[in-house]
Amino acid sequence: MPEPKMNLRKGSKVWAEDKNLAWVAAEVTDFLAKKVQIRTVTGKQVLTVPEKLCPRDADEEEEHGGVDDMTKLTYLNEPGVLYNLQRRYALNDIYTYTGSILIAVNPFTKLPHLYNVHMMEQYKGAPFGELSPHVFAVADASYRAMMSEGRSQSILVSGESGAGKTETTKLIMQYLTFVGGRAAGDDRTVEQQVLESNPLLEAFGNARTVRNDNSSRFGKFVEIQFDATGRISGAAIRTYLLERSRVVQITDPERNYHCFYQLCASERDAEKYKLDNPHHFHYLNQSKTYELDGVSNAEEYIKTRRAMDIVGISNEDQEAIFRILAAILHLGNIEFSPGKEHDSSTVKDEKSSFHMQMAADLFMCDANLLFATLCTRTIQTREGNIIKALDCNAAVASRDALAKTVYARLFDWLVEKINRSVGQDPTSLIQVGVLDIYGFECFKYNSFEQFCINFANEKLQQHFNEHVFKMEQEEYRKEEINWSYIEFIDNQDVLDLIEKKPIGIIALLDEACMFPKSTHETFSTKLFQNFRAHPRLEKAKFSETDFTVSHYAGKVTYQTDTFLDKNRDYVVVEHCNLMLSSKCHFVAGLFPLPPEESSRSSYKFSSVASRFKQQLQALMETLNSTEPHYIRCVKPNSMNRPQKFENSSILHQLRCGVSRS
Ligand SMILES: Nc1ncnc2c1ncn2[C@@H]1O[C@H](COP(=O)(O)OP(=O)(O)OP(=O)(O)O)[C@@H](O)[C@H]1O
Repeated sequence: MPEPKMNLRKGSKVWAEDKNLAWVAAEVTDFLAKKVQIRTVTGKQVLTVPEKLCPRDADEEEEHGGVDDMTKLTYLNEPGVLYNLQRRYALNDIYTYTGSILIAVNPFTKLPHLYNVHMMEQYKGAPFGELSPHVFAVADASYRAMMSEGRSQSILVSGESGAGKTETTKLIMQYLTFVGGRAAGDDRTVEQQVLESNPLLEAFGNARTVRNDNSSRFGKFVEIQFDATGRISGAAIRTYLLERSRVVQITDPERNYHCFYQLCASERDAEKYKLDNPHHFHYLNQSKTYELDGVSNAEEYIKTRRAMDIVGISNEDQEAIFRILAAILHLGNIEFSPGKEHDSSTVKDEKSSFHMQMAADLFMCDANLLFATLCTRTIQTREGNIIKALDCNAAVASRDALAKTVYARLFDWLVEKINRSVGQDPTSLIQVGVLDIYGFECFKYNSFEQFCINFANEKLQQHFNEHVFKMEQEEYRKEEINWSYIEFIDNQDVLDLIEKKPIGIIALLDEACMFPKSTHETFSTKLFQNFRAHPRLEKAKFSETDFTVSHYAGKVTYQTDTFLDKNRDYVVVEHCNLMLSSKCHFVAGLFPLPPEESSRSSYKFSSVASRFKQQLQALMETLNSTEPHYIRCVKPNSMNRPQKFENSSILHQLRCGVSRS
């Protein structure tokens, strides 16, 4: 952002706005009327206005390799920050401070010398800022502050998809287990279990996306607890909003969750469960991508199994988990054709019958009951129960809903198991929490998932505003540093718009979900009626039902067509009963209580958005009771290549961590 007052003279060093590079270094050569003549480093003579220029640190003052803390720049403005990062990145100095915030630019290449034990030794106890900027320095500062102040800490890792949040989180965990670990040789120490929870959760919660080969499809908050002597005594993992739709629907070149490919490559299990080839399974072959560069599915399978051992999952449970995954794949291959009666359906052919039998056998339930579950629905009326046949589309939807529910419950079981195994220390008063949560998203098409993700980011932004801006601005004001490259934007009004009761987007959505006759059209109409003049909400230009929210990071238009469906986290009673009938304790145990049949339909509504809102509220309360530290990860280019620094996209991310496509 150009600065309002600037004394320009001939020879002044400036940054000039540039279409391609965002900003380019230049020097003032002349003045013509109210305009300024400049010469850019690329040799161009440009006539411009002073408002489009920013002051630049004089070349001789600039350190060739950049400065390790942005506050050392004479002019702390957007281009100064950008070029400082660029200069450092060229030398593989991927970390830079802005005061106490760490900026980490993804190197997209292994830098093992940065993360070895020797490095951890170096950072242990070193005063913050004394050594080169590093993720270990932030982790160490948190640990020291926790020990000296007796106060819990949190490290918030943010950034767009592929920026390096998960890798950064793992490095923090590695460091904390290093300083707080016991020097025991046992494989199953708390810290070992904490570390091994990563590959396990990645196998079941990560997938290849267009942006990242190993993209986390859930948010994660890991709390590592310590005893009074600073040793790790327990841990707890909370996860947020796993992307369920991926289990049944993927587009090329994305993949389903890693665990499915690992299982198919596992020779013995694959053979046992008749998973000869991933190409044969609908839930996998909607995309032509089965392999990942430099990754062996078979080896990853062994690693996942090992992680399960360390986390304390019994062989019997492991067998059940992979059997369930196999059942889901077979389930996805059941196709339907119209049945004899009107609007009914039946299993399409022998192949589908085979897969249905396989799925039933693997779930350890009755194949006829599975068929009835997929192709009919019981409706309760005052006069008694009516069995309604489902047409082919509805049967497919029922099949997919079952697959998604089972998978989501399996994921939740894993998280719970990890928590139980690692154990929480009820006497621990101090902990370091690490938050790795999806960054702001703005795509061509944005749906319910983006809405929830962006809501979470608004919450975190508010937290960031309250803690960092106020604190840092104070500090910079004292030192008379001009903090102009990030603006303070109060976003309480957006948060009210989204979450306020009784009238807010979530409340209106829940209301719509509870009335069977509501559609996304009636929901949108109600939304626009209630917020006709709201400065943060508008009706999208070419649609009657899409709405646009002016988020802190920019405008995002949401398509509402699937909002109601995605917000309804109903468990179909028939699905529940089927799973409860399983002879496998593990399968039945995933569905602990038969849902109360309080409603007249066989669906029981619970709101995904409201539950997410409550989870976020609890997270905010935890974060507010801790001292926060921030790491902002930056993705330097969209090709995931080392040494490529794309100015415009990086600027977007520095402004607000936005992910665009
Ligand atoms: N410090 C690092 N050193 C080397 N490579 C890294 C580092 N950080 C990230 N990477 C590379 O970038 C890839 C993407 O990083 P990561 O999965 O951590 O991104 P993310 O921000 O968690 O993305 P998502 O939101 O999609 O989960 C990694 O798989 C790894 O190849």
